Amino acid sequence: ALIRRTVRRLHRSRCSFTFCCCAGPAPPPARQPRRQVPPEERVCLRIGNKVFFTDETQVVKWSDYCSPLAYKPGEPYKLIAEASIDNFSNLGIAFMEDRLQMDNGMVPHKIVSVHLQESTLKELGQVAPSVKEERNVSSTQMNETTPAATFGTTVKSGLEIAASPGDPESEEEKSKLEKESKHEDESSSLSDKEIGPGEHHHLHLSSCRECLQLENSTIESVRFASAENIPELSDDCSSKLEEKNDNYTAREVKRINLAGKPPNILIYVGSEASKVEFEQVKSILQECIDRDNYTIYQLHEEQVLKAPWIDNALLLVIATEEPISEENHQQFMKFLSKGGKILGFSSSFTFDGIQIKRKNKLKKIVHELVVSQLDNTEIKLDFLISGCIFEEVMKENIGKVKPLSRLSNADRDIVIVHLPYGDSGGEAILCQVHLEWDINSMDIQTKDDFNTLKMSNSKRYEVLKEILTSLGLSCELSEIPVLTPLYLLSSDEEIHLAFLKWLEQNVDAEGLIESSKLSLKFVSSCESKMEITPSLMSVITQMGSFSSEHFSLETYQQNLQTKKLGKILLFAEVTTTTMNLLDGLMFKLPEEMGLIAIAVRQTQGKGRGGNVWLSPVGCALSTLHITIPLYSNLGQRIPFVQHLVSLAVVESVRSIPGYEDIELRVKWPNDIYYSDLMKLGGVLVNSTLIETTFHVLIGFGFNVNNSNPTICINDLIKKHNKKEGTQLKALTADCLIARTVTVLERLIDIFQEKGPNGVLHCYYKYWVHSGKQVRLHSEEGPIAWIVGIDDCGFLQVHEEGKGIESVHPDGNSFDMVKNLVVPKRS
Ligand SMILES: O=C(O)CCCC[C@@H]1SC[C@@H]2NC(=O)N[C@@H]21
Repeated sequence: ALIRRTVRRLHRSRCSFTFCCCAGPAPPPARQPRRQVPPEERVCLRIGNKVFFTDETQVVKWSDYCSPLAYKPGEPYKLIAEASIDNFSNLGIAFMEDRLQMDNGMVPHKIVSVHLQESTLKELGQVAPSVKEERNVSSTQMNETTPAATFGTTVKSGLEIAASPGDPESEEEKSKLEKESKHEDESSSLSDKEIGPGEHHHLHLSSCRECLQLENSTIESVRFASAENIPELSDDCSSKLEEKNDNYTAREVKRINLAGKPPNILIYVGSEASKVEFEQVKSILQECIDRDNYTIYQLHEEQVLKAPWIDNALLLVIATEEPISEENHQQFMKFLSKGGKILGFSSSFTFDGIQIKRKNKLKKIVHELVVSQLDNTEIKLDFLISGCIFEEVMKENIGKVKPLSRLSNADRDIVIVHLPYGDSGGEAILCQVHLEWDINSMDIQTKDDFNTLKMSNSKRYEVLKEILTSLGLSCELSEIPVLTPLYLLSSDEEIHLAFLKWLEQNVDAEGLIESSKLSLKFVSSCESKMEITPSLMSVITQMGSFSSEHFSLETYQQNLQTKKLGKILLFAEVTTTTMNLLDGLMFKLPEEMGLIAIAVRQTQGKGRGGNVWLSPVGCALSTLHITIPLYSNLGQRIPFVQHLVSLAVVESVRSIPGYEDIELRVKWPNDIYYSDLMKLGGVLVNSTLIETTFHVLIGFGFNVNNSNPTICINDLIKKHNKKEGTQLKALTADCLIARTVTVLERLIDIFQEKGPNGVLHCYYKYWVHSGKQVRLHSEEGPIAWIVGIDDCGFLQVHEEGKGIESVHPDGNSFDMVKNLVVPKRS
């Protein structure tokens, strides 16, 4: 696991390395490793003749490298500290390698660089006198353990200025720092400029806007500080660094990425632009790029000519149909000549061998276009274009201009071009396709247009990623999120207490319930050192301490109206898969305590047939445990469970007053569809028969609030509101999971009482197959009509002259797109 993690961390360093055993480097100053690891157990990473230590036991104590200034108890525990650039890098490296610990044993999960102003520090002293004490103590410690921080490498000046007034050295530092801070303001931090003087927060912690922006750049600087210890910077980059003005601070140098520029992306949305336009373009970019690697800022009109953004940005996105002024055009060209990259969205910005031609009749119509990719393959998609196209002009430059996409019309109009510029690697990709538009906010005239655009949505992302990648940006998936502890939550206090009582009798001395897939360790509250791995997870049993941005227990409780199902809940912000969480409990827990696992994100989501189930925020992710007696209507027809669950998901929405016409449907055997067009959810059922009882784990996942890259329930609600003039509210995963479980319990009860006929009329009402034809066996096979579901839950088809037969519900044998089915072999 250590090697895998290390490889993942180094993935971007683009260098080869070997793992080896070695004696390892000397331990960090003034701290011994907690446990002396025998040399043969130490894992090292060797690149050329450099050896890097990756042993997890080399714990770095936080206070060895910085002096704490202030802290905020509670959850999350927050601490502000001061460190030199070098020590900040050391902290960063230890943090990235999971070796950093606070003195009390807590493990930090986020480091954010903050600007503290003099006034802030004063206030801090007034509101928290203890802070000063802590600072003095820690500063002493710091002096003992690390050489005095040299001035030029201080991370944040504001703290240092207030440190010891009157001290001549400090005074000198203060004036230098003031200069430095001024320079920093001018040269690097666009975010500072965006914040007006009155808007500064007292403590810039991770909840404030500035810090959120800074956070990205800090993660970035930490990443590069960490990577910097491993590969040598390429020649290209170092030569660029040398060229840089001497005034460049060490902090900026650390932020230089391998392309030689700070990882900033600027978006210019014109002079009249509103924040909304900027946010829209920013949001689509963030969904495509590796967001931990880049910081996105708005380039305001007044900054185009003044701010020194040209040296501080990797990519400029021009997303305005406004004409570009001559001065701005020159400035953009200067950026290109210095190796900058430009991405144009429906903008009049062009240069050299290309010009814009207006074709108004193309506007507001969905067009098919063909996009050439780097590997010479083509993607066809349907999208809106701006009403302009590109034309090649200067013959001598024609070789340089590369059309990347043309419309599939008679003129084969060019709508995306690639243009290189200068000798420093400058280049632009200019698009007249509205790849940056959010489908939900588009003025779409017809249902067909909505459907066509939504069906092309994932291809739009593919094309955008392709464009961004060819401009040198990383669009790889962000790092896998860290697993979080589980929370034990219940539908009410009484059942919670009953569960805790049961738990007392069923855990071992360590609070463990073991199982082959995953052992659960029950703890009453959040502890500093909780073990969370794919095979061992801590479960916090105190409901009072629970809160989540994405899940409201109250909403869940209000919408859960069941006798048994879903009463005891294991909740995780991030887990591997909810399919494993109930493993240790499901066979032991009394039946009335119905178990359910819910997650906000999964790192190893499972789909049918061994597929991966992508599990981003916004997708409802859940696994429910039910028991079914073998000798019962459903026990004798267990494949029906999946149909009942798909139906329950659809009903959970369409049974809400006002939401009856939301186009959500079931597709046999276990998919949830938008109309008969796009899948937005699925069901995965695992059953185990123990004596005469089926223990069934039902995994269901459906898109509730994740519009991209495909479609979600809230898109359908917005579309409905637009068309019908209604104001139906967006729905949430917590509400819909609880409603699904409630509906399912009712459907099971009906099925147990009346058999398939009790529920089939409802299934048929919502299914996508009414009156549909399919081909049997192969694409050339005989045509048959879908007629219904048989008594066991299999699809029934009617073939001309042959009568009715049943077909397999398993695997991918029923391909809706091709309309293929495979007859059941009995
Ligand atoms: O392939 C399918 O259509 C079934 C997908 C089922 C996904 C859900 S999400 C919650 C639960 N946890 C998983 O890992 N898979 C299921």
